[in-house]
Amino acid sequence: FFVKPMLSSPKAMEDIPGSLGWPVIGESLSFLSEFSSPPGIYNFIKTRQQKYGKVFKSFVLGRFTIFMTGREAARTLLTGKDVSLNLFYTGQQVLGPTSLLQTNGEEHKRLRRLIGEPLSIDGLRKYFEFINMLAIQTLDNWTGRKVLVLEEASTFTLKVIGHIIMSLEPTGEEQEKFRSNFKVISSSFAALPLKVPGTAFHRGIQARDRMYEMLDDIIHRRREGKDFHDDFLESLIMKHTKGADQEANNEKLTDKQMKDNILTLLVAGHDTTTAALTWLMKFLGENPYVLERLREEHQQIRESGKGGENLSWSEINNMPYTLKVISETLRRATILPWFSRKATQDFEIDGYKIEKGWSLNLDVVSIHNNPEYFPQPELFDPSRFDEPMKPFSFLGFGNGPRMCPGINLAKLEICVFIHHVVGKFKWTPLEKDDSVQPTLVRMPKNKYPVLVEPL
Ligand code: HEM
Repeated sequence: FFVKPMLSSPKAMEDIPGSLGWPVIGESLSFLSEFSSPPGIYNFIKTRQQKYGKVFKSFVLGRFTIFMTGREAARTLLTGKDVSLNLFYTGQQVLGPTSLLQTNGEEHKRLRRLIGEPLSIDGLRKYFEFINMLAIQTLDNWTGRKVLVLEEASTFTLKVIGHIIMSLEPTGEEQEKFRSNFKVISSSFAALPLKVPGTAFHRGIQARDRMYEMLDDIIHRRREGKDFHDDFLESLIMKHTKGADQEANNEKLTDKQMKDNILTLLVAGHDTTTAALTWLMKFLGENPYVLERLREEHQQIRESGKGGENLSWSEINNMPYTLKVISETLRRATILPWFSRKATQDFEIDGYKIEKGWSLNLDVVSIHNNPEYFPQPELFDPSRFDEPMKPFSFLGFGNGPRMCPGINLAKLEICVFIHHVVGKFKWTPLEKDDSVQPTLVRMPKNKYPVLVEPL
């Protein structure tokens, strides 16, 4: 992990400013310690940007990496043809070679088309009632309790995605199996990549295999006609079960491809939405004026008779201020602090020559905190989204061909959940701690504990 990349010479990077740090570990230690500080890797990056400029090199987490920032770099890295996604080693191993995150070009487009329809606004409509009912049920037992918002958000978002993908019941043995395997898989991403029994990474691979067995079983039952549900998995099975036509069969996904991509959706969609919901509640708790405005929007929906328990699908498209609160949350929290790419061709950026094969990190935190794009960036101010943003300045859901395909689902889950939270409760944080978890997706380390009271 650390030694292999050190064997390749960084000589070609000589013209790029920056330091590669200590032998073998490079700058990994200061990167990791900043990673879990409240501003995240922002401090690591800011001190180096002040010293070296917008483009600098480093050696972190086993890779020679070029860090870059700014709207132009974002445009080049997110929409250019000269890069591919650079998934870290543990992610590659757990998600499998046919995951959307490991494919490029035409194959990537094909997989995107496949998930595009079920995750579109129209495709999600049939899940609305379930999501609304689940949000109401989840919040029902919040009254008067001490709640870890992150835990509650995690349970909610996992049940939603389990239902959309394979109609999992929100309670019961199968849900429990699904949840416990998923938790182990999820924590293996940030583990050391040692595939030795007893390590978190090894446990993650085993949990992945158990999850695939569970999927195999469901797929088998569906193909036998023993079970039918109108969900994401069913649409895949219908389109991709092989028949007599050999040519058509070549176009179809194998079961392995289906499973790799179902797991990809689970992994990409769960922690991100959980983190977004948690940060959103934290920022609302710290900004009473914003919370009041948000309440007014949801109160109006309630007064129209189409809110509360009767929340209707049409009202989801009638929450303009809520959408701005979501965007501002994603800007302030920058849940995915950098986007990793690999150069597939030689090209130039900000006057520096980038060579094929180099790892490139787009630093999104600096873009989201640039006062040129976001005046007084430290303020939580959803009204800054009243005006259209400059292209490539807001990257909460990314941009270009790899822009988040789960954007509609994430917004739907958050809008529904927040509608019920702000209409029913007030909450008080039980401790003041701004540390973040040292995981790829930024989340409050203390899980945001609050005392919930009825309004
Ligand atoms: C608030 C919640 C979410 C946030 C903030 C978020 C953010 C992002 C961002 C920034 C990217 C682009 C990363 C890059 O360019 O390197 C991305 C990609 C992706 N997201 Fe999301 N996401 C969220 C929810 C979801 C959900 C609910 C799903 C699926 C159910 C999902 C599935 C994916 C997938 C599969 C990709 C990879 C796309 C590709 O490589 O073509 N995300 N997400």
